[in-house]
Amino acid sequence: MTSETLLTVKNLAVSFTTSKGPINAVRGVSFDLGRERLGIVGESGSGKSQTGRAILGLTASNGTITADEMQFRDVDLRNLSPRQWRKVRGARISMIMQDPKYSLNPVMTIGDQIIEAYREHHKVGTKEATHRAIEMLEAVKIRDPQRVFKSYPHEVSGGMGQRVMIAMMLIPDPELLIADEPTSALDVTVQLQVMAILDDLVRERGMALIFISHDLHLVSSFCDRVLVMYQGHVVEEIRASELDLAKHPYTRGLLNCLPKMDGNHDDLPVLQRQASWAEG
Ligand SMILES: Nc1ncnc2c1ncn2[C@@H]1O[C@H](COP(=O)(O)OP(=O)(O)OP(=O)(O)O)[C@@H](O)[C@H]1O
Repeated sequence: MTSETLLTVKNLAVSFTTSKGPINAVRGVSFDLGRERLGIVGESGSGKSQTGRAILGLTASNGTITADEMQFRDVDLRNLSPRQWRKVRGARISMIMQDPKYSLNPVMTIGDQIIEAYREHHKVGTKEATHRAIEMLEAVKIRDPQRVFKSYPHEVSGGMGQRVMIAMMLIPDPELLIADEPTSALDVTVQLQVMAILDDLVRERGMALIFISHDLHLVSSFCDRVLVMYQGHVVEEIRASELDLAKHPYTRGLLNCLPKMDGNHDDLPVLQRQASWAEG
């Protein structure tokens, strides 16, 4: 980790009340984050998204968050008022979700949405905001930014839509970006293009990134460090460059699930649900 710590999370737990009883989605997650790229991997339901959402105060209303510490720079993220959240969310911490279809407003042009995202946190006129929005569309390598600026979301492809989302989330210049499966709705070639753009922008701007994915291979190629989650716990924390040294059987299982040259891959192993490290 770099010397400057942006975010400290200690003993984070997220549980939901449901008609079938409580669901403990996140159980005692702790980590520090500097200006670096941190991956969170694990199978579906392991608590990755709920960890990211808790940091942004986006837990559903049937959920309860507890943490010994959740400190983002000068801000204690526990118990912020809606007004205080507005100063953090979008402006200082942004989140890119899986599918732009659900994040972009279908009845507003792309340009207007980017301008709105910018002006929410910067008091500038339309001309300046338009200029910044076009610049941002160029930064996400959209070839014809003027045309895309005037388009509606349904008029652009999935990959283009996700670049627009990146432009929208980065235009306020947040210090931390949480990307939750940002490319999983895209096909593989477009996925890599979008990840490369995201990676460049995060580096150029010196931002911290939390990249959430079930794909250990993708995560380790774009991140410095990886947290492996299983049943709400972090079962292993490892530098991406040292993944081969991973000790935990679940991480080893995820590694063995990488596609092989012959096109085959092992099935995701199912661990003993009562394994001692997954209790709690
Ligand atoms: N509002 C909710 N009410 C009840 N349970 C919920 C709610 N939101 C999430 N959960 C549960 O919390 C657990 C963790 O969910 P989470 O979305 O963090 O998993 P994930 O690791 O991100 O998986 P995926 O890759 O499928 O998104 C799951 O069992 C999920 O069903």
